[in-house]
Amino acid sequence: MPGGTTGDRPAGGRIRFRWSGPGVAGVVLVALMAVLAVVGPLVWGDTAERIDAAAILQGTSPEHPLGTDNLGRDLLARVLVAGRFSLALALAATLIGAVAGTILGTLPSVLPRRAARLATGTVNALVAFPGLLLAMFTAVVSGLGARGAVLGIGVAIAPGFARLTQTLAATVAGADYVSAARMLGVPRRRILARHVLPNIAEPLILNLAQALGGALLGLAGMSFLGLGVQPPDFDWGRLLFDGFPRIYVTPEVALGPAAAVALAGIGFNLLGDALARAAARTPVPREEARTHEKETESAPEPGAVLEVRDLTVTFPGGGTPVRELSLTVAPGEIVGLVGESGSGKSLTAAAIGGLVPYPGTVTYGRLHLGGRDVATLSGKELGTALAMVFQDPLAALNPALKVGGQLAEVAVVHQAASRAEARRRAVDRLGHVHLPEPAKHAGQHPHELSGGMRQRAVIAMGLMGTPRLVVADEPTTALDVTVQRQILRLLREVVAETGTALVFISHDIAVVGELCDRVVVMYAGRVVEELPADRLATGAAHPYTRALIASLPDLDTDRTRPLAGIPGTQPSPAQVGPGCAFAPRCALATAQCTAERPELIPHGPGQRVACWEVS
Ligand SMILES: Nc1ncnc2c1ncn2[C@@H]1O[C@H](COP(=O)(O)OP(=O)(O)OP(=O)(O)O)[C@@H](O)[C@H]1O
Repeated sequence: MPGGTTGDRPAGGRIRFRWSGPGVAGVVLVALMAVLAVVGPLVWGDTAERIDAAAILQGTSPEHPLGTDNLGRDLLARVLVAGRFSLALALAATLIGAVAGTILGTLPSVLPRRAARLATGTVNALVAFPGLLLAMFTAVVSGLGARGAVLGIGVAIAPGFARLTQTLAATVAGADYVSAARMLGVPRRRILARHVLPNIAEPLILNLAQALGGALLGLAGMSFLGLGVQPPDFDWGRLLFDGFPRIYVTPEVALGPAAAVALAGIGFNLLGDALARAAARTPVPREEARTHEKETESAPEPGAVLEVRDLTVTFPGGGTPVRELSLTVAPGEIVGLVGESGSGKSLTAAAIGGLVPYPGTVTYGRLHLGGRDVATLSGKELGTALAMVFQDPLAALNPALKVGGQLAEVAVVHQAASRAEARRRAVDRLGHVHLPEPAKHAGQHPHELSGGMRQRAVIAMGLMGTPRLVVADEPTTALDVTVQRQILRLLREVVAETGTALVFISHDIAVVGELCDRVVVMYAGRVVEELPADRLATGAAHPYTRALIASLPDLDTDRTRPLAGIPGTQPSPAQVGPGCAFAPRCALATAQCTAERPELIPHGPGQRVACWEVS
C-alpha cells in the first residue's frame, strides 16, 4: 500500500513491521547504535584513552575532527566509545522503570478494594509529579554516579508504565472471558497472570523502545547536570558536561556528544512509534483496505446486480479464508450462501461491502455492483446501492440513539433530506417492515425493542436508500423460530416489492432452500456447488451438499438419537492442502481427490459442481 501506516497485525497475533519512511529511519538509527555499542570500544577504545600533552583542549583539526579534552584525548573516539556505556545505562534504567511500573500498575487489580484505591492514588500522584525532579531526587538520595542516575531515571519512567499497565489491565478486565473467569471463582492473582498480563504484554513491550529513547535523554541530562556518570567513566552526557564550558570557543566539542544523544533518542522514538502503530488493532477504512484487482478475462455479465470473479481474502499468517470465489446475482434474485461455520461466508459478504478488517488483503478479478467496479464507487454511492444486515441487530444499532434518529441519519447523509423529511421517511420504512406502531418505536432506543423488532429496524435502515443488493449475514440466527419465520417472510416481501437482489448467508441449508432461488455451497473458502434451490432435495451432486442435506432432521428422524453429522472437521484456512478440501471427510474420496483440486464445472441446468466423482 503506498504511504499509509507503518505496520500491521496479522491474525496470528504476530506483529509484522511494514516499512515506511520514519520506521526505516528508526530501524537504521537503532541498528547503527547497536553496532556502535558492540564495536565502538573495541575499535576506538585505545584512542579514546590516549593522553597527549601536546594536544590539550584543541578544536577541530584533521587528526581530531571533534577536538580534544583537557588531557589531549580525541573527542570523536570518546563519543564513539561512550555509545556502549550510554546505551547500557539507558537499558538498565528502562528495565527498572518497566518492571517497577508494571508491578505498580497491576496492584489495583490484585489488591483488596481499599488497598487497590491506595495503589491507584499513588500511581496518579507519581504521574502528576515532574519526572526529572523525581529522577534528580532519587539520584541525589541514592548517591551521585551512574548507579544513582540509572535508579533515578528508572523511578521517573515507572509511573508512565504503571499508568499504561493500569489502563490496559482495566480494558482487559472488562472482557467477557475475564468476567467468565470471575464468575467461576478464579482467584484475582490467577486471573491477572492467566488472562490479563498475557493480553497486555505486547503494548508494554512495545512501549520499551520509546522509553529507552527517553531514558537515554534523561541519563544524558543527569550527567550533564553533574548528577550522573563521574570521571574516569564517561557517557555521552558526561562528554557534553565536560565540553559545555568551551561551547563559545570550540562548539564542536559539545556538538559531537549532543548529536549522538539526539540521534539515538530520535531513533528509539521512531522505532517505538512504528512498532506501536504496527500493533494498533484499528480496522482499515474502506479506502485504505489493501484491495487489488487481478486481471480477468471473461466479459462482464450484462444486467447482473453483483458480479464477483476470483475473490480471494487473505490474512497474513492466518491463511486464505476465501479462495477464488465467483458469484453472480441477477436483479430480484435471492441467492443463498451456505456452509459450515468458518467456510468464509461472512468474509465474502465483508469483501463485497469493503469491510474486510485490517490487515486482510482482498484481491479480485472483478467486483462489480450494478455494473460498476466497487472500488470506483464513493462511500455514499456504495451506501445507497448496498444494504448489509448482520446477525446481531443490537450491535448494528447505536444504543445511545433513538431508532428513528438512526434511520433518519441515513436519509440526511445519503439523500440530503431535511430532518423532518428524513424522520417521516424513517417512520414510513419502519411501517414498511411491519414494525407495529412505527412512530412510537422510532422514538425508542434499541434496547426497548425486542430482537425481532430490532432486526426489522436494521432491515428498514437498509431500505432507507434504494439498495440494488441486500446482503444479509445470518440475519435470523439470533432470533427465536417464530420470529425467524417472520423475518424471512419480510425479506422475501422486500425483494418482491423493491426488486432488490438478496444474498442470504446462513449455515442452515433448510432455511436457504426454502427462501432462496439459487444456492451456493461453500467449503473451506471455495464454492463446491451451485444449484437452483428447487433441485436441492433431489439434484444436489457434491458429497458435501448431500451430507449437509442428510444431516437435517425430518419427520421420520428418530429424535432420541443424536443428529446425523458430517464426520471430521473443516480444515482451517491455513491448513487447506492441494486437493479437494473436503476429501478427508468424504466417503467417496480417491487418491486424485487428495492430490488435485477439482474445478467447478457445469452439471445440469443452472448447476455447477467441483468434484472428481461427479461427472
Ligand atoms: N479478521 C480475521 N482475521 C483472520 N482470520 C479471520 C478473520 N475473520 C475471519 N477469519 C477466518 O476466516 C475463516 C472464515 O471466516 P468467516 O467468518 O467468513 O466464516 P463463516 O463461514 O461466516 O462462519 P460463521 O458462520 O461462523 O460466521 C475462519 O477460519 C476465520 O477464522
